[in-house]
Amino acid sequence: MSQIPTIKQVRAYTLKGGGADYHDQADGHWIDDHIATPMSKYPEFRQSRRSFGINVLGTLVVEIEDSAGNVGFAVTTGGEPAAYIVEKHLARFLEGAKVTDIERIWDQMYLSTLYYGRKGIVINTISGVDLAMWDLLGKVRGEPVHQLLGGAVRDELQFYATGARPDLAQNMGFIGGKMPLHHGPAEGEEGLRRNLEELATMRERVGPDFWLMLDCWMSLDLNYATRLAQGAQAHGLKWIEEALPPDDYWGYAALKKNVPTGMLVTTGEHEATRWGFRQLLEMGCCDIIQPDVGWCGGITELLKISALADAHQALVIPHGSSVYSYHFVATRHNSPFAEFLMMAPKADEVVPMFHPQLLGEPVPVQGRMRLSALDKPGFGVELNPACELQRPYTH
Ligand SMILES: C[C@H](O)[C@H](O)CC(=O)C(=O)O
Ligand SMILES: [Mg+2]
Repeated sequence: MSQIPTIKQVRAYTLKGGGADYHDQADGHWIDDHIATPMSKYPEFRQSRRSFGINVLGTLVVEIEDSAGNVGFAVTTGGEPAAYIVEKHLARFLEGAKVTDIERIWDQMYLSTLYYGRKGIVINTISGVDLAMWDLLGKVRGEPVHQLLGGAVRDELQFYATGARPDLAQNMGFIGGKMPLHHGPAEGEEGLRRNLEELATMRERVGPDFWLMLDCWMSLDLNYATRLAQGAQAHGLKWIEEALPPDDYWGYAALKKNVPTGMLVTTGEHEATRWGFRQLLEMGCCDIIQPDVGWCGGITELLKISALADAHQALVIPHGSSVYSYHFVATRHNSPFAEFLMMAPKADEVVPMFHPQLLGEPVPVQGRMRLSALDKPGFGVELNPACELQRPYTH
């Protein structure tokens, strides 16, 4: 057997302007147009999520170089604080280890950060390192990550689209459209009426069979979410997403009982690790969990989360996360479709989800992606040299 390379150096960089921090968009983008959030109760932060700092972090780029000169990399949300954690804390667990030591390195990163980590930016950072490890291993072996995960269970991925224009997404061949909710509880009965009107208008445009979903981005309370779900039944809402703050497991368990029969409750994009998802699953909080591969602990942790979900008869439809999600979804029976976030400012065309940071990032065509689009070593993408990397810390 040929010798397994060891890890020579870990480097962390930052980048601004869209990409893995996909909320960091210019004025006029649908993703920052009066979307309901937990901050909407403060009128001064209602119109724009950037006004309360949704884009302060930027992108973290992790690069891992091995003794044979192979370089694996990954991007996630995290920016400078995450770069600090990689360089000053996590790099020690990688350098000198074998490129195959993924499970042990994950465990050491998680256990050594428990006293300040567990969720949020620390787990985003661990996810970024983990994804870069999988990318490196794929490049060392000359195999796509989906093959390293045990192989694909389907030849083609199917996508729903998230954006302001499900009607356009329907014409582009997607299987459904998820719209942002625009008005939160602080906008009262008038806001609720408008939310339902927007849904009704979209239902009229797309006809009776196209999936329509609402993304509430943690903005509601149980009473409002229940009334929204009940009102939305007349308009064939398929699921109500992330209605409540992620820590309110009890609220989700109650909401799942309150929604009309057949309507699904989904959540989890801001949840992390097998422990967080165990709580959601055991408490019967939702029908579909939506871990973000770049935020939940990376591929290594998502494999565990997915097995747990399967045993609870819950589907795993990862949130966003571009190629990191595509390679994973291809390999799981309980991930029958995937999300595509429409990053065009008017949601009127398909652009790569992490544009402009990656080169070779595949996109759905007619709402579908052939497995052959993923048949390149690692995650099959490269960093776009036109994006200027900063390395704020070294070790
Ligand atoms: C549209 C949502 O508010 C958010 O920006 C994206 C998201 O939650 C999702 O894609 O799901
Ligand atoms: Mg969402």
